[in-house]
Amino acid sequence: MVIEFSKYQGLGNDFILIDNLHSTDPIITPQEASKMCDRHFGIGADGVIFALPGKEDTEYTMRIYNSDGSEPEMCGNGIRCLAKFIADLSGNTEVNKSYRIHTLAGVIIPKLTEDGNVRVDMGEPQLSPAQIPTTLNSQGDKVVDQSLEVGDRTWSVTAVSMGNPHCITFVEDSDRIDLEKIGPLFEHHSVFPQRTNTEFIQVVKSDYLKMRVWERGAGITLACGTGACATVVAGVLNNKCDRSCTVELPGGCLQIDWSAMDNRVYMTGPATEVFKGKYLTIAE
Ligand SMILES: N[C@@H](CCC[C@H](N)C(=O)O)C(=O)O
Repeated sequence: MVIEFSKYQGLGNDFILIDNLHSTDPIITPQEASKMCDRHFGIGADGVIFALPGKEDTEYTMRIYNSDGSEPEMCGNGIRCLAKFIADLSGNTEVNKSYRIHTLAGVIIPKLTEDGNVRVDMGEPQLSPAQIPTTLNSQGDKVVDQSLEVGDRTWSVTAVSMGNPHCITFVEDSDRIDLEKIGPLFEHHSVFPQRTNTEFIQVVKSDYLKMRVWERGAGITLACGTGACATVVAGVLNNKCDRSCTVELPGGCLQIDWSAMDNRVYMTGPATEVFKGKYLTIAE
């Protein structure tokens, strides 16, 4: 089978985008997606994103597989890439055009802005342990500044869901964290029954944070949009940052605003097409 795809990236978090508008199910399996993501034997990407027909009152549905084949509920950088992809597919690149997109995390609304970026209404953060999900502080209403033993030390963590789970730790110097070693231990910790994404944050100023991420199902990536949103929520809950922050990631910066008016998180950043291609799947 030959699969036509487009490769996009948002701050170096890269995705294979597939036009799946003729079918309500992804045209490839999680195992095939994982092979396509392989950086040596495949196209190379952090995930595969499918543009499917809309459901209920939405125009499109987004499904995504991580590079390990698991299916997350949402992807912030990915939905900006999807917005550019569907604008290109439909030939409608009108500025201020927004799309209602059905995801496993609810309806998400990206909008193309005048400067070529995409601003996304990411919805409301979920804070209860059951929603994240985590067994940390399972009797309480939030998981803020909780002790968690990982590896050979105790960390102070805050857990936030942006549809997908995030475990955030504020540190003095984010560059000194051995992500390769500690990331998988957080991801697979028994207190996170659905695994977790893990962010290490250095507060540079109250409106400027530096972040490094270990993603569930993808490992170290250059950026994570839902992670940046969860980080600003965690920063506000810990009195460490303002509601509007620039979050610097290894791949570049995102602007995140957690609105006090409607409790929704807004993320603004770039998304760019890299190349198009045809991928040949070989039956085994
Ligand atoms: N890179 C993404 C998040 C992708 C999903 C994540 N790996 C998970 O399993 O939750 C983003 O930009 O949000």
